[in-house]
Amino acid sequence: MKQLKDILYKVHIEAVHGATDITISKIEFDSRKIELNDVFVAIRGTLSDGHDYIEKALSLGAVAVICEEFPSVIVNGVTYIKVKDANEALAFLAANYYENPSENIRLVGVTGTNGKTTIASLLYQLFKKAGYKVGLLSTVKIMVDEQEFKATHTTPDSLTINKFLDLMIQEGCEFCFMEVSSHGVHQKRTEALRFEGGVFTNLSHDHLDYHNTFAEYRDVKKSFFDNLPKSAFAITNIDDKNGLVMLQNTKAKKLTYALKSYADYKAQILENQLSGLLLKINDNEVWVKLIGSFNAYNLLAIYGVAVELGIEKVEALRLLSELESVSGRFQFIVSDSKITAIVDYAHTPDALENVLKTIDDIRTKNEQLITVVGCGGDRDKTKRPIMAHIASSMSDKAIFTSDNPRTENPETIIEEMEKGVEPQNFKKTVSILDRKQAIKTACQLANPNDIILIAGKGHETYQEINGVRHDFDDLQIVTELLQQLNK
Ligand SMILES: CC(=O)N[C@H]1[C@@H](OP(=O)(O)OP(=O)(O)OC[C@H]2O[C@@H](n3ccc(=O)[nH]c3=O)[C@H](O)[C@@H]2O)O[C@H](CO)[C@@H](O)[C@@H]1O[C@H](C)C(=O)N[C@@H](C)C(=O)N[C@H](CCC(=O)O)C(=O)O
Ligand SMILES: Nc1ncnc2c1ncn2[C@@H]1O[C@H](COP(=O)(O)OP(=O)(O)OP(=O)(O)O)[C@@H](O)[C@H]1O
Ligand SMILES: N[C@H](CCC[C@H](N)C(=O)O)C(=O)O
Ligand SMILES: [Mg+2]
Repeated sequence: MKQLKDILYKVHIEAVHGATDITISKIEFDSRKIELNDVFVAIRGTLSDGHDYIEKALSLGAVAVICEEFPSVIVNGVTYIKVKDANEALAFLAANYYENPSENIRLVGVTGTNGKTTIASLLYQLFKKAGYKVGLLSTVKIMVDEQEFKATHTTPDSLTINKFLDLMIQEGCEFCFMEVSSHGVHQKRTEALRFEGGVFTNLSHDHLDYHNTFAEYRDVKKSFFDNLPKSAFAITNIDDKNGLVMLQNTKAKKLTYALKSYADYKAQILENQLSGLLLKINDNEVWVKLIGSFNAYNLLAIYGVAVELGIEKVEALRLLSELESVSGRFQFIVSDSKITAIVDYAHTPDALENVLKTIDDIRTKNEQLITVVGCGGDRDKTKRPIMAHIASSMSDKAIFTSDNPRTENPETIIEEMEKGVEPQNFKKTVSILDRKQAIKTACQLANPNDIILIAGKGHETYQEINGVRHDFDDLQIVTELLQQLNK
């Protein structure tokens, strides 16, 4: 049994009311989960304020409250601790509670707008193939070596992170690869973790609904590198214009990777086909099964991390050539009549442009390229017209449809997308609200050898409408439809 004082190490305490040598059971930041003898951390959120739930937490048995402001009614026998930043406090409380698991596992964080899931998941795959027990915290799933858990976030809350790191250590994992989202950094979810390495992929337009400006979004990402210790390594993509900015103030060992500039880890694309990429990495040629120049960046980052973590260079290249693509990232099927349907998680302008460019590079141009795309509700609205512009200008036909409308009216989202279409592209576009109908239309329009891109949802197996997640799987649906239509 732990005492409250045991988990306060490094918590920036401003004032204490009550005893700290009390026995506690567990930590919760959601009053609804409080049980007898728990510690309740009151967090000011984006929708509500945890301070409003202190009474509720006490009624359910909380014995201690961590808060940014003492409540007006102080209950006898309860310990109140005032902190400056409750999110930060939660991160330290969680790490202390699980006895700082990040110090006992070799933890690498991947941040940037696109490529986090790809890099983290492929690092997991690579180190598994190298014979290690490995952990993974990603958008798609959480892995504790072979055990799979459902992921709800790209970067989970600090309690969940530390709980899984602890489990990974119990299961003998030596490495853990995790995605570090800008929300995660901003909400201090990764604050109390000790990273051995950090990777920066790229920075482009996303989440400008949450972060007020692009500069704020960039600086949040940068703060992840600012906080790395001297013993860590930080590897950055210097072909991205913010690549070097990320490392400006880090104490970690600075490393670079690039396709276009001089760098510690440098690659050249020798061939780019639907069957894979032929890369020259630091003077060695290697065939990989992944497609598209953006994946050359991802693979180079993976190679750099593998080498920095001690995998011999030749072995790292051999393992690189064995990696299989990540679910929902450029996954494709070829139908009986040779129609290629590609499902990709591209949900930002930059990712969509990259995927379309990749398809354009590998196609012969005799086929039509039909793109089905939507934009998520309750997310950055400014990306909607831009994505529609990209889809309509880079495809032969573009079908706009719904992608997780959440609490928004899907028709309005599509109308906002349509505003980005230039007049000369009007005739190439059509809007079909129902995603299944949109995919069906794409299949009907497709002739043998044509390419259908279904963008935005990748691995997701649901369509979220008004808080309810309905079963929906792009890859399964397009496969079935092409079969039904005898295509
Ligand atoms: C906008 C956002 O990031 N919200 C996250 C945030 O919630 P919040 O602060 O807004 O919570 P809130 O609802 O305002 O409540 C405030 C506090 O009151 C508490 N509360 C609330 C009600 C109650 O009855 N009792 C109670 O105690 C809540 O538990 C919370 O502690 O903190 C919660 C706990 O960590 C997260 O689950 C939640 O993620 C929401 C669900 C979410 O959708 N987040 C997305 C945007 C996100 O984080 N995405 C990134 C990836 C983005 C990307 O790069 O693509 C991610 O890392 O997943
Ligand atoms: N290095 C890259 N540069 C640009 N685009 C990329 C890169 N890697 C992947 N993409 C594109 O972005 C999409 C999302 O990739 P991935 O899931 O790896 O990114 P992510 O950073 O994890 O995204 P999220 O923030 O949603 O978790 C892919 O489906 C692909 O289209
Ligand atoms: N991590 C991203 C995923 C977006 C995926 C897209 N399908 C959507 O729902 O907008 C987000 O939550 O913004
Ligand atoms: Mg991800």
